[in-house]
Amino acid sequence: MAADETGERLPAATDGRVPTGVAGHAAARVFTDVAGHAAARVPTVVADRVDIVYRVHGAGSPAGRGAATAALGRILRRGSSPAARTVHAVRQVSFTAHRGEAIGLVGTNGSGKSTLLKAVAGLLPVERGRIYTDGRPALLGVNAALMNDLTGERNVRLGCLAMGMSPERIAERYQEIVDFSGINDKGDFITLPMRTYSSGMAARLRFSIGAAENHDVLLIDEALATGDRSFQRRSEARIRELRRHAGTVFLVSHNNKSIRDTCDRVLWLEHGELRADGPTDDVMAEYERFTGGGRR
Ligand SMILES: Nc1ncnc2c1ncn2[C@@H]1O[C@H](COP(=O)(O)OP(=O)(O)OP(=O)(O)O)[C@@H](O)[C@H]1O
Repeated sequence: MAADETGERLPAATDGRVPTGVAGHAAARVFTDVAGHAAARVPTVVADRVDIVYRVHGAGSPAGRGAATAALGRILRRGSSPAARTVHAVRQVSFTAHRGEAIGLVGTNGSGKSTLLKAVAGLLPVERGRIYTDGRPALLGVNAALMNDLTGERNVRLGCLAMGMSPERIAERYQEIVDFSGINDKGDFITLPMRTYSSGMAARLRFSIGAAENHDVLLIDEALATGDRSFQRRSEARIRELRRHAGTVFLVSHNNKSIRDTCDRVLWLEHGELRADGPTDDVMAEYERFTGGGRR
């Protein structure tokens, strides 16, 4: 049983049941046909009463000061001014994800979706509660770290190495990744530094690198919102394929249609709290009533 800073692996000899009492702590509305079958399936991610709190240092500097002045002020005050503002981004969130599920995360701006995804990926510590994962989670975000001064090609190779692919496997898959990204559709851009890419091109490359291999738990943050319609179609097809290979997919998106087309279950977060957890149609209908918008 391996553990890291933020999460733990599920015990290897899992019998398909979630830890006792996890579901019972969910404050959210849990729709019965998801919860009712939970015991029969293999859990891949269990969040147990998770709280995530950001600490913002240097907040509250007098208005009108420039960034450099504010930074200097922070250095001079270091040690004498411990004040840090806190942002309680995720509150008492519990859920269990299973192998083969594609789960959408919806919620209005600032509701805690990206924060929760980063914590599941092991990139953010939890304040309270626990996140257990079975398998290695991979976060495909528009903010995933690629190096702006390196070419697209170097980033593909480094990104694949970082995901644990061997140099031979990378050589095999390289062209496929570049073709999937569509980066070279309008010229030889893959040999140019990433800083010359539009934000859509960069996001497409990030998605293509992350989606190159099957993952046990794949976390996608808004990747489908970027790129043109044909790239979105390719990514949706790839997500369906990744799902077939027994992984669990989490998708954060404001595009309700992408959520409906890709996910069979939706978690709805609001003010950091889980408002609902259930089949896509049921939760999306409630969410759309809440946001006042119809289907998109
Ligand atoms: N690095 C950070 N430091 C401090 N607060 C943060 C940080 N990142 C996010 N927050 C705060 O945490 C809360 C949740 O933000 P988060 O980005 O998770 O929301 P979201 O649901 O993904 O939003 P959006 O739909 O706008 O992308 C917000 O109040 C946000 O201001």
